[in-house]
Amino acid sequence: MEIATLLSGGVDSSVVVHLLKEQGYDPSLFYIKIGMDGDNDLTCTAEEDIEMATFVARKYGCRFEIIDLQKEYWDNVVAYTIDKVRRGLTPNPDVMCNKLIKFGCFEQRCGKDFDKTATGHYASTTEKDGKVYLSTAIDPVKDQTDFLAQIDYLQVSKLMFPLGSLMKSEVRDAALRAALPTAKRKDSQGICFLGKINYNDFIRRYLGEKEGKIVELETGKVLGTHKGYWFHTIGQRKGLGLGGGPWFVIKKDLDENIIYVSCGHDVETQYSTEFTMHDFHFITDNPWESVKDSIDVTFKIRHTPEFIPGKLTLDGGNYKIESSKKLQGVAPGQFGVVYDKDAHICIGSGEIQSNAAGAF
Ligand SMILES: Nc1ncnc2c1ncn2[C@@H]1O[C@H](COP(=O)(O)OP(=O)(O)OP(=O)(O)O)[C@@H](O)[C@H]1O
Repeated sequence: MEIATLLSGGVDSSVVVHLLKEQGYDPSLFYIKIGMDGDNDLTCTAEEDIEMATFVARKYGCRFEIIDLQKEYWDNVVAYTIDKVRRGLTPNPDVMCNKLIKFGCFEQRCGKDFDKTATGHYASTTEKDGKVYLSTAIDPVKDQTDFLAQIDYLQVSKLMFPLGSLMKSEVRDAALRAALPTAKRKDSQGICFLGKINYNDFIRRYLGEKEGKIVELETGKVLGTHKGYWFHTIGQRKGLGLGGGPWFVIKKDLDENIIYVSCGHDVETQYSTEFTMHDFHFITDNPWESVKDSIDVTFKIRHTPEFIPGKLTLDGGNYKIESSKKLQGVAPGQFGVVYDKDAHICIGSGEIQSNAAGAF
């Protein structure tokens, strides 16, 4: 079997190469360049990443190639990100990077020549009735299925996730035992490079600044100013520059460029118990087709280790989730990622609508 392996220069994908070699495969390794040429902060990390990846390729005697997908990344992921932010929504570039770049453009350029593509994502696949399903990793803290929840059936059926059955500590131990120089490298924060640069600087470059008011939701009192609603996200606590908090962003008025905030840790306005998702994307198939009532599921609205139990219903053509617990900061634009009730199979995801309680 011919395997392409996505190698980032981090510990996880290096261990993937080690495991595949141990199993007798001879993977071809690919580093994807998605950073911005000429940006020092980025090129530094990229250089070190490429150095590490080159070392791993030499150590295991694998074919290694650097694939430049910078333009594709900017045309797809950056364009999507700016568009969402401009519309007052909270984008998820990591989700789009997986769907469109790592498993989209890469597949068209190189992956197509291989039987499988292996990555160091913490996820797994399950075969049931002849079909392949995306499923969760055994390490709940590291599970990355939420970042993969927009991939399609062709993608999931071609992917291999050799780390899905390992805890992160076991992966690090394996790297140490194999004397990989990547063993002690820090985990990356996000999958794609937007996580590595100052996000506000990036947004400012495209959308500029426009001063607006910060208003206390309950009293209507003007508490201060901000530099544009696009720098703020529902549920956000840090970076408001107000004293006497904690203050949380509760809603935004895009037309008037006003940010509404509430004070205190447990204020009712910070919470919702339900939300709807539009354009729900099923990874493998729709298991709810014949179900008329509500369905027990688990879900995530951001990248946290917890799978929250809830009930899913069809609401005017869109799926609605009623959560078993109060949800803080339900941010429109983010993906609601839905799993079966055992948090094993990742069924798919939909963008959280802006009419969720308290959203706009
Ligand atoms: N620039 C890149 N080029 C090729 N593959 C990449 C790149 N960035 C990430 N990947 C692939 O996607 C997987 C998940 O990426 P993520 O950024 O979450 O890294 P991670 O969990 O810290 O893994 P690693 O330790 O391998 O960097 C990686 O393990 C790797 O297979």
